[in-house]
Amino acid sequence: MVLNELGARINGALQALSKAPVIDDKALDALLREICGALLEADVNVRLVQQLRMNVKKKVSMEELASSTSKRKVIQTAVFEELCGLVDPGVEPWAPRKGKQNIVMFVGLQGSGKTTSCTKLALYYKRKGMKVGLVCADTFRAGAFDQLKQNASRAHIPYYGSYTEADPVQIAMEGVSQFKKDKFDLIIVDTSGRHKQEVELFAEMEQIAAAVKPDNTIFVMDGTIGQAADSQARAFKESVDIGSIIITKMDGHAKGGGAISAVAATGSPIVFIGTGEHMHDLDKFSARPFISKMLGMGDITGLVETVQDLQLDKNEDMMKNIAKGVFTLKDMRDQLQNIMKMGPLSKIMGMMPGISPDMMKGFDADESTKKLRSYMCIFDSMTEAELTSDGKMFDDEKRLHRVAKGSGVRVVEIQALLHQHRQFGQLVKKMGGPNGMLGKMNPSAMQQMAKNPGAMNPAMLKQMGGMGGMQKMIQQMGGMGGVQNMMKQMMGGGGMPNMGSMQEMMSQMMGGGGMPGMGGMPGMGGRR
Ligand SMILES: Nc1nc2c(ncn2[C@@H]2O[C@H](COP(=O)(O)OP(=O)(O)OP(=O)(O)O)[C@@H](O)[C@H]2O)c(=O)[nH]1
Repeated sequence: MVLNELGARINGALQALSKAPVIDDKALDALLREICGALLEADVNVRLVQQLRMNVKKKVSMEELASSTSKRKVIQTAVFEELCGLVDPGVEPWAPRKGKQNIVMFVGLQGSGKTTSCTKLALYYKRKGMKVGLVCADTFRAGAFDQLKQNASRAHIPYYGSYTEADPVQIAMEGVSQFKKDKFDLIIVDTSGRHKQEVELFAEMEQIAAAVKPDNTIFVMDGTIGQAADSQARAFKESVDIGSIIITKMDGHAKGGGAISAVAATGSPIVFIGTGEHMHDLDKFSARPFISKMLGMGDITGLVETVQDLQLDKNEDMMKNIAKGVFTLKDMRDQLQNIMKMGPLSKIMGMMPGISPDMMKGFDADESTKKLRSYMCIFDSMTEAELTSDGKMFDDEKRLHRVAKGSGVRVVEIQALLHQHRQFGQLVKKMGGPNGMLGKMNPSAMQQMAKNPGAMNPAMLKQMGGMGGMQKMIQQMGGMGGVQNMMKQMMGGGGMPNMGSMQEMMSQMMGGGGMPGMGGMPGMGGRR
């Protein structure tokens, strides 16, 4: 069973419990039977599943629960905690530190996705402002250097490798010392793989590790290998000092349960999961958000981090404009650019509470991304005066035709953009200005929120009110007519008639405080 289905099944079992007329041992057993069956079908290790069943039963004693206590809530919380325990070895994962030269070495079997993950990780930290270099010490597989070179060039990441040197240890040493000399913050060393766990592979790994002295060794494991993951992870762990794990190929159809639970049993934390072949398909892994997302409850931590990465505090002009109730075409462009920087739309939607992967079916993220790109071409063909205007200038058809020619799109598409801008603008006018919701907010408080969205986290989480709050939110989302509809409203194709519900949802998420950092997104701002 793939993870999306696993989440839906566990969620279904928990929902069924909420509707059960009596909560007794029989109801608890039925719930556990359903959950454990689903976990086993997803390849989670049998031993761990048994442990989970025992732990929940230990935590939930019907006799001890006072009749006034919400038994449902206790059971749901116990299940949630145990699911988190399955994927959390309780070890703080290593992360590169700025101001220090960090060396990371990748190890794993051939084809596990090592080389691809090296570039993904490099890009991840490059986006965080680090100077990152890649070293290809894989001399075993012909074409490995070309692959890394191609990936790195596409991501504009400096790389080091050799077509002539056959000794991987020599290449690793040279590459690392070159990047060290050039003051790189993070140096990632890719090593060779083999088809199976072989003595030569482990010997080579040890030699490279001894030569470059990595601060962290990342073990890359294919998420589709099922129950075999347990022994593979243990074998690597015994040979090299595995600091962290990346599980790849956790795209929609991977079972993944085997890899995820097995590595947790070895005691090293999973730090990222690969969710596709593209460079951005790398998700930071944390136990609680992962389980929460799997159960269709969103990933608030991930969303907040993604928003933080946008450094919205550098967008002061737009925030000031919005507070005044002004919304120029340039503001719209900056806003859409922010959305694009957050990564694929499907990923962002997946982080939102209440949007389960199931609900994403049918939503064409590629189509929406294409539309955003064509919008960017249109903006690029506008003059500064046009960009900083409210769009009325385009009543002049000559301008419309000029921009259409320059951007290579049809006039109707520009008209659609302008229509959407007008609708955004009306919303901003309503929300901003001295009497609007945002106008009443202290501008410095707004800036503060944008600078430090994470600061809202505890209050926000408290406001979510645990599972009950989550469920309410999910119901609210359900009333929005599905993701497809919502995205249509957000990205055009009918304007944004229903942003009220989106606002309401955000408001509920943030406890009436709005989504920090999203304050710039018309219709997403909070109420005060
Ligand atoms: N769907 C999917 N494919 C992935 C993911 N990560 C890697 N791949 C694909 O898996 C295949 C193997 O990936 P590589 O990065 O070449 O594997 P490797 O471990 O470096 O292989 P060696 O260099 O031979 O040791 C490639 O086709 C990748 O595109 C992922 O997260 N999802």
